Amino acid sequence: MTRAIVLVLDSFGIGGAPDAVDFGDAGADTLGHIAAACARGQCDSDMRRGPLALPHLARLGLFHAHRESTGAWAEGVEVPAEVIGAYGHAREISSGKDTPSGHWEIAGVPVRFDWGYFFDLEDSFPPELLQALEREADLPGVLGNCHASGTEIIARLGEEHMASGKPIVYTSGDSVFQIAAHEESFGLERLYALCETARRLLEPYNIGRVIARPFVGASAADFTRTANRRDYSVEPPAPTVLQKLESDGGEVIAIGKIADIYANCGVTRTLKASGHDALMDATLSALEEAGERSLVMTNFVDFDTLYGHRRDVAGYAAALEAFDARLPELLARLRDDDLLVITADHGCDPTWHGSDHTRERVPVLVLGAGLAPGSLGARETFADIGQSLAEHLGLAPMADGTSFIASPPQPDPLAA
Ligand SMILES: O=P(O)(O)O[C@H]1O[C@H](CO)[C@@H](O)[C@H]1O
Ligand SMILES: [Mn+2]
Ligand SMILES: [Mn+2]
Repeated sequence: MTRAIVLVLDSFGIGGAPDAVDFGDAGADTLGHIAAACARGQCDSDMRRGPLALPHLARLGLFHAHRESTGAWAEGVEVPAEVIGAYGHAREISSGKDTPSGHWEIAGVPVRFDWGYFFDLEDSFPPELLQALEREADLPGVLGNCHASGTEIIARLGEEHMASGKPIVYTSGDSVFQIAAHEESFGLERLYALCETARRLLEPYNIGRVIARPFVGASAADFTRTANRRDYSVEPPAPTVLQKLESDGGEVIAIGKIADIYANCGVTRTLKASGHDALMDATLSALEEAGERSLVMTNFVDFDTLYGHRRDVAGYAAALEAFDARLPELLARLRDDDLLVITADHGCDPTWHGSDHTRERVPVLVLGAGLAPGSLGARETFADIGQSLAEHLGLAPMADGTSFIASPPQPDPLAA
């Protein structure tokens, strides 16, 4: 009986989703396209140079998993002589390619219903919804009311927001209602209260998340979003492995955005941290303290928020390399009976059009629990992770997913 550590690299897809075409994402490949851009010298800067270098993830089988997912090695990468982990690639069966769907499926609960979406690119929200929000929150009106990238819209409308007191409301290809407001001129607590009002008013619309997007700065040239973002998610549709562990007396340590994503369901302790280094530090210190039958789960959000949605390929590459460089610290702290899973919740290919997520397979890199190195093959749902966690943590089986602990790794099917 022991511990599990799950690191979710937010948006780190590895291509190859069989249903990508249904999402307009056929050919999207977050890892593959970042590697290709690096190999061609397009990501050279003061931050980094040359081909994508992820030696520690590679030893866990990342590039092998990507090759099994797409049929080709990522361009320019160094394939390790030896793989020490069990690796696979998983497709998503949830209807959406958003963060809560991906995460809940990882935790054993796919989202089979359709979320509500605001499809219209302009005048996106129903007038009666906005009128109710303005009335209940005593607002002079709202700005935005469209699909947008969050950084672009505060640059465009932030000054008008400060002058008028009207918050900026916007959405995306995800099931979200986002509210951007200045931390000082509008007020952070007031923004949170507004989001709670919106959460209540959105009940009939089946929207996954309301997101508070506070920012600071004096003018369009220097508006910056802060770490005080807060997500108001609905609850998972069935008990996830986090909740099963909590009910069974185990410990669930949620780091970064995890508690928000799971609407606090099943979380016994929350560690907030901002930035990947701080998230890794928090993960390492959680490992020092985590007792028997505990799950430590961390979401590395900057891959998605700072680089994927911003279509910043070089930034994504540098962030991957920085993450990789810290992995040995984590590996050194693992006990023999710990189970480590490194995965992702969806793709967000920084070379893709628009600014939305991309439907992709995700890597499933596993170390521990007596698993021999080798391929775990094509996993038919992210829920295989939740099922494996349940088995490892001594819980009753989940309704979905096949444990990879029960089916040991196979030789790489693509090996010569
Ligand atoms: O462009 P920003 O505000 O970062 O928003 C992105 O973040 C949201 C939640 O992950 C997504 O729906 C996408 O719209
Ligand atoms: Mn995500
Ligand atoms: Mn996102």
